[in-house]
Amino acid sequence: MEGVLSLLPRSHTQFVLSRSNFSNAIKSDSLAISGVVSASTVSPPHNSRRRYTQSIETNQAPRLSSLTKRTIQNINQEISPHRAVATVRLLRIEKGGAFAGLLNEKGKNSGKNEMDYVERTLGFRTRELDDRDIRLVTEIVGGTVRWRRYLDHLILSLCNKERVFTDMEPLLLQILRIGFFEIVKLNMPSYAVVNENVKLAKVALRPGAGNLVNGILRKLVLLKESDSLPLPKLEGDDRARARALATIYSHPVWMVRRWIKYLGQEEAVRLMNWNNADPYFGIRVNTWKGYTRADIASQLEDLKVDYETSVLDDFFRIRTGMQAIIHAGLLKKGICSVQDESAGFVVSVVDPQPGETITDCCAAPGGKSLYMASRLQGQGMVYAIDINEGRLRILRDAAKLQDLVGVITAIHSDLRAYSIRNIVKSDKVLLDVPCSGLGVLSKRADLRWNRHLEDMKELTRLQDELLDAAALLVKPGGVLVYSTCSIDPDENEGRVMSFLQRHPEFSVQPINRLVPPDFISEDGFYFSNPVKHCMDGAFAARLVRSLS
Ligand SMILES: C[S@@+](CC[C@H](N)C(=O)[O-])C[C@H]1O[C@@H](n2cnc3c(N)ncnc32)[C@H](O)[C@@H]1O
Repeated sequence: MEGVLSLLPRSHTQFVLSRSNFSNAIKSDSLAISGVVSASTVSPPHNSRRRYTQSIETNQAPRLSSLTKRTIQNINQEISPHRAVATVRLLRIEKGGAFAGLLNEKGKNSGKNEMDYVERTLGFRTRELDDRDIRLVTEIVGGTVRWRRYLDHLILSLCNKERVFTDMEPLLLQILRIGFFEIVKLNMPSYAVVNENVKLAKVALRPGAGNLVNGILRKLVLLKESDSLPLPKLEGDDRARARALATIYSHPVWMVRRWIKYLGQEEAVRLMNWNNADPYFGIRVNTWKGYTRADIASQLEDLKVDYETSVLDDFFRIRTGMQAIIHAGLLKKGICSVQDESAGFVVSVVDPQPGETITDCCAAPGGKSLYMASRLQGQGMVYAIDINEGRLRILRDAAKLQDLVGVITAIHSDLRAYSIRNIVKSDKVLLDVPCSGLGVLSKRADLRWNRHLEDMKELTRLQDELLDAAALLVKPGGVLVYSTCSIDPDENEGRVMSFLQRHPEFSVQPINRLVPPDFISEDGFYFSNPVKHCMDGAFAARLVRSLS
């Protein structure tokens, strides 16, 4: 609760009535509160500013608890729920308290908790979200997070003084970002966007905030209509050009510089466009439960899902319609799992065979462990190790759902300690390391802002340590697969080359018969390129241990 209140601007806590500030506020003779106050307590809203604020005359402390209850139960009908939820979710994401999840299952993770959070933050309750609202929240939050640098550049350019932007209350900034995103990137009718965002700023903050939103959004509309948005020019030295590209395509400057260095400017721009576009989702059919891809294809057609079959057996690529899949219960019943094809290919590089013992060293939440276990056909074992107990719980639950309990053993441990203690060696070992995630930025909208150049050093150090630990678990003649969901050569080829220097007992094994040629790099590694293959970026190297 404290965390929530600390996000609120002082003016907001003075203005809005909520559970925590009610008792202090009620002591004053007259107080202004948002239009959520019970209709039985105050007269019905009128059309003027009074629609959003009501004045109560009271000194009567004994009425406090019943009024508080009614206040909390009442619902603000003026504000569109998706807008209120999107604003608060954006605040939480920026403060590190939430993910910009692109797959929102109604009632899952957020549900009631999120609506309570919205109420505590904004000071009023909205009606529950319906399916359309959920789609809108996902679209607005994902897009606003992705385009943050670009949107902030425009907002700053349109403020009279820099200080108006730098001192802006966090809530007001989120409302403006949403408005800018809707106008510039979603091309929504500007009158509706201005109207709705002004209303939200007035109710959630104060009338003056609404006026500011009104002024800035109207300026934006004029500039957009005259095709003269103030965007930076691509000029100057390398650094200046990278900064301009970082703003235009809304990525951190260090990423842009790194990609220009490794890929060239044209390819870097293509990659940023991919990261900013709506992602495809992959789903895998759980054939071990007896379903075939043909069964699921006919269900997808009934659900009017826009899908393609993947080059990988058991997988589909979903363009639109994930919500329909979720609502049809295909995931909850364990019939399908959300898994990107790029992760499926990593399992192909491991090539699990019935009867084998496989150790998955960084296994949770379990996507690859479960797929490997299903390919064992009930014979063999996957030892799924992870340091994170919470994430391992997800793996255990999914194993039950997918009827794989007999072929997966979850082990909660730090791999570095486990590999020294454990003397049993496996036929195959998968090490899917913690990495920058630079290959999955289209699906993880907020990740680009949470990663920093300094992280790369820390991550590559950890990757080396985990590789050394994983090597101890491979039996002579056995296979070690090192994988990432990164497109960064330092985390990929760089780690493998360094490992091979430290461990001459390992050598690279060809993967020609395991994945299509299009996915094999010159060095003989698996690599999916988001732009070229239209899936997440991923890397895997198959290394074999000598017999002696
Ligand atoms: C990229 S994720 C693995 C994703 C997983 N392979 C899948 O397909 O669902 C990396 C995992 O490494 C785990 N991890 C990080 N450090 C570890 C360590 N020292 N020992 C074991 N697991 C670790 C993290 O908890 C995280 O779950």
